[in-house]
Order: sequence, then C-alpha cells, then structure tokens
Amino acid sequence: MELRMDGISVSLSGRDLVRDLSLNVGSGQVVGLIGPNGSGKTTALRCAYRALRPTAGTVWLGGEDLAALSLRHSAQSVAVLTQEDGTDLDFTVEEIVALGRTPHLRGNQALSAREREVCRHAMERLEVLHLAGRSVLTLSGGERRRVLAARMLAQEARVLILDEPTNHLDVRHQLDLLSLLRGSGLTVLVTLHDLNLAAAACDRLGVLSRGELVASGTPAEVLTPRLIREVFGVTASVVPHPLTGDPQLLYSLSGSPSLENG
Ligand SMILES: Nc1ncnc2c1ncn2[C@@H]1O[C@H](COP(=O)(O)OP(=O)(O)OP(=O)(O)O)[C@@H](O)[C@H]1O
Repeated sequence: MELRMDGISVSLSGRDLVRDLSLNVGSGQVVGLIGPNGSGKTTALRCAYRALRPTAGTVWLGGEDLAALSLRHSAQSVAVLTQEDGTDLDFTVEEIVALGRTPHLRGNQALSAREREVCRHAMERLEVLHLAGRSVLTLSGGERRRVLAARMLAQEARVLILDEPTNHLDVRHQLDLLSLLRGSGLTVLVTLHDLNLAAAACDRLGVLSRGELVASGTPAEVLTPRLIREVFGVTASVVPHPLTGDPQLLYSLSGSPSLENG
C-alpha cells in the first residue's frame, strides 16, 4: 500500500513548519526522513498519521485521500510509533499490546484466539513476552519502547510510521528493530537521527531542512559530505560499509577529517 505526501504545508502560530513537501513511500518500501532538530520531521509524520491536518496539500493512502477515510479505516491500515511513549496508564504489557487490535474490534468485543496469537507473536518478536504481566510503569525506557513497537506490530497494518523508533534502545535492539522493518515487506516511513542506521535500513531518504525537502534519493545519492555540511553543519567523511557497501559517515570531534571525498 503506497503512502504519498503531495504538496504538504503546515503553518502553526504564524510559522511555516513544513513547506510544500512531496514524498512518496512506495508499497513495501522503507523511506527515511532525516534532518536537523526542528526541521519538521515529526510535523510531517503527524500529517501522515492524521494527528495534524495539513494547511495545504494531500496525503494519499493507497490512492485514496487520507482525510476522506474513516478514522477506523485508516487506523486499520496505518500503525504508528510516536516519540512520546504515552504509557502513563497502569496497564500490563499484555494489555498495552492488545490495544493494537482496537481498530479491528467492535465495542467491547474480546480478542479472538487468532488475535491473542498475533499479540503473543508481536511480544515474542520484540522480546517482551517475558514482561507480559508487568505494569508498563515499571519498565525501563528501552523495554517500553519495545512494548510500543509490539503494539504497533499487533495492529497488522500495511503501513508503519515511526518517529525515532531507536530512541532508548541498545545497539542490538536498534539493529533488530530496523532489520525487522527492512524485512517486513510493509510500507514504512521512519525518522532517524542516526544517519548510518538510516543508510543501512532505508531504500530511500528524504532530507528536511527548515521545513523543506532539500534532497531525496537513495542513501548513496543523498548522504554526501556536501549535503551533511550544508544541512547539518557538520564535516563528515563518507565511506562504503566494508560488508554491505552502504554509505557510512565518519565524524571527528575536531571536525577536520582527512578522508573527505565529495
Ligand atoms: N504546535 C506547535 N506550535 C508552534 N510550533 C511548533 C509546534 N509543533 C512544532 N513546532 C515547531 O516546529 C518546528 C518543527 O518541529 P518538529 O517536531 O516537526 O521537528 P523535528 O524535525 O521532528 O525535530 P527533532 O529532530 O528535534 O525531533 C520546531 O521549530 C518546533 O518548535
């Protein structure tokens, strides 16, 4: 299922937070949105999962205008992992993950055996099954993040939108979550601050700077020393990963690398 942002602009409190953003996430593609703090990444994502109505432009989901779909219909198709963890309720892990099934249920309908299995599998995949009976209030930041990722998976949506999903995760769980996204066959739009992980996990990257899309393409096309300097104000060397060939950025605290190649 394709997700397409078409000329999205967002103005709030007299400021243009996103200007004329067009970005296509093809069916089964993983597209990363990168950019400095405050460049509009979260604002753009919020438009794509209906937390915010764009001032102009249209979000298309599978060729239909997202704003014209019922909330239930779009929630069946789009699952979200936001930056705020939103788990201040004293629910168990199992209960939180089961909330992922809400768009598929009517009223107080109980989960079917298949749905319970979907939730169990999601918890197993995110390595939180052993926490099933624990209150989420007692979990570490990384454990909570994985519980919310399990809830997102349990929703069985064809489109996933994730805002900084690797926050709080240790390196193994970061790699595990991104390889899960990569191998899922789902349509994925994700913001990431770690540009090396973005290069490894994404088919294409879009770069936001001051609310505008300033570059898009494959990681190798986008992640050049010049773009990193212009957009992030940082000097970086770009080298191919020795195993995968993905572009990888090397930084130095002194900001004067000797390997710069572009
Ligand atoms: N409700 C709001 N009212 C006014 N300004 C807002 C509002 N929400 C966000 N902003 C501003 O819009 C800009 C873009 O914010 P956004 O959260 O989209 O950036 P971001 O690229 O996701 O940043 P970060 O990398 O820090 O998460 C920021 O300057 C932010 O302060």
